[in-house]
Amino acid sequence: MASVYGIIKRTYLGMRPPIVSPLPDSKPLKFGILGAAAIAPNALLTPAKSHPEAVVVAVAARSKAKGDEYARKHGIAKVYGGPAGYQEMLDDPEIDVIYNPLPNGLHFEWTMKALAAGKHVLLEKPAANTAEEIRQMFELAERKNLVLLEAFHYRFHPAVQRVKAIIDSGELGPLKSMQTSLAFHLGYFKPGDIRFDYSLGGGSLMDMGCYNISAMRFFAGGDPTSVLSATHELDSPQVDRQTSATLVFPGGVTGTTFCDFGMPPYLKLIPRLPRLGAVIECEGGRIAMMNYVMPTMYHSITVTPQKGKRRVEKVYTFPTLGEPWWSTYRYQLEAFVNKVKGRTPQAWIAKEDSIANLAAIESIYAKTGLGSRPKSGFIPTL
Ligand SMILES: NC(=O)C1=CN([C@@H]2O[C@H](COP(=O)(O)OP(=O)(O)OC[C@H]3O[C@@H](n4cnc5c(N)ncnc54)[C@H](OP(=O)(O)O)[C@@H]3O)[C@@H](O)[C@H]2O)C=CC1
Ligand SMILES: O=C1OC[C@@H](O)[C@H](O)[C@H]1O
Repeated sequence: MASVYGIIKRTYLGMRPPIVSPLPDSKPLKFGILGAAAIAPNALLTPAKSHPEAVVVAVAARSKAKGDEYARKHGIAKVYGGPAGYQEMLDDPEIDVIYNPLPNGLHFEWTMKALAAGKHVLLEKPAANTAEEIRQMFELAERKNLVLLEAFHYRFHPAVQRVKAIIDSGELGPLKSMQTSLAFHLGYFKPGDIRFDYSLGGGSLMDMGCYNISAMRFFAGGDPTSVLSATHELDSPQVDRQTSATLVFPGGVTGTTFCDFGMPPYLKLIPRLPRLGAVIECEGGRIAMMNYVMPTMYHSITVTPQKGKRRVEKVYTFPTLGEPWWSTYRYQLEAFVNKVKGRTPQAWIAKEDSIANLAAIESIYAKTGLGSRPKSGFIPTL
C-alpha cells in the first residue's frame, strides 16, 4: 500500500512539480526547443519548472500554427514558425541552449547548426544516425567551447547509479553477463510515427535498443568487442520492429539485448506488458533491476548474493541531491545546467561514450544485415 501511495505521489509531483523562482544571483539558462515534439514536455518543459536556473523561452515549429498552439499550451513566450523558423530560433541572441528533439536523422544537421550559432545543445538520444556524425558534433562543440549532451536521462537517476556502484563494489564478484530489455506492445506507437521511418533514422534498435546498449556499456565499464549474434523482425523494409543481439564485452562478459516497439499480442489476443528490465549476473550473485529506464515512477533493485541474504533496494535520491519525484529528466537537467555553469555535474555522458554507443548500434545493424541508418546529407561549412 505504501508503495502505491509512493507511486501516486511521485507521479503527481513529477507532473506538477513545485514551481521555483529564479535564483537572485544566477542568470537562468534560456532554452529554445527545435520542433513541437511530443517528448519535450516530459524531457524539458516540466523539469525546467522546478529548476531555478532553467527557463524555456522559445519553440520553433515548421508550422507557425502548430508552434503557436504548443507555446500556448506550455506557456512558452516566443514562437518561430515556417520554413525559416528553426534557423531564426538558432539566431536568437536571447537563447543560450537548444534542446534538439528532432527525428534521429535530423539530429546531426540541426545540432551542427545550433553549435555553429554558438548555442549549447541538449540533444535527444540516439545522438545521430552514425558514430562518425557524433564525432563531428562533439568536435565542433569542443572547438566552440560549448556543452553538448546526448540525453540518456536514465543514467542520471540515483537508482541506475546505485546498480553501477553495487557492480563496482565487487560485492558480487566479477561481472559475467548482462541482459537488458526495452519493449512495448503493438499499437504503443501510432502509424506514421517517426520511429517507423528509415529515412528519419527509425528502427527499434535506434529508438529503444540504444538505451539497452548504453546501459550494458555503463554496467560493464567498457565497450563491446564483437557482436556474437543478432536477429530482427521487420516493421517495413530496413526498419526493425524488434532486434535481439548478444554482444561480447572485455573479459568475455556477454550482454544480451531485446528491444521491440510493437510486441504482438500473446495468442493474438492478450496485450504484452512492457519490458524495461536489466539483469546483471556476477560470479557471486545477481542484480535484477526492474524499470531501469523510468525508475522514478517505480523500480526495484533485487540483489541476490550466492552466499547471503537477498535484498531489495529502491533509490530515489542521492544523499545530497534530488527529491523522490525528480524524474530522470530532472536529474539530467540538473547535470546539464551544472555543466554549462562550470560546476561539476553528478554524472555525465562524455563524447567517447556517445560515439561508442552508436558504433555498437551500427555493428549490430551490420550483423543483422540492415545496415546503419542513412547519413545526413547536410554538409557543414565550418
Ligand atoms: N528521452 C526520451 O525519453 C525520449 C526521447 N525521444 C527522442 O526524441 C526525438 C523526438 O521524438 P518524439 O518527441 O517522440 O517525436 P515527435 O514526432 O513528437 O517530434 C519530432 C519533431 O520533429 C520535428 N520534425 C522536423 N522535421 C520532421 C520530419 N521530416 N518528420 C517528422 N518530424 C519532423 C517535428 O516538429 P515540428 O513539425 O513541430 O517542427 C516534430 O514535432 C527522437 O530522437 C526520439 O528518439 C523520444 C521519446 C522519449
Ligand atoms: O526515448 C524513448 O524512451 C522510451 C520510449 O517510449 C521511446 O520510444 C523512446 O524514444
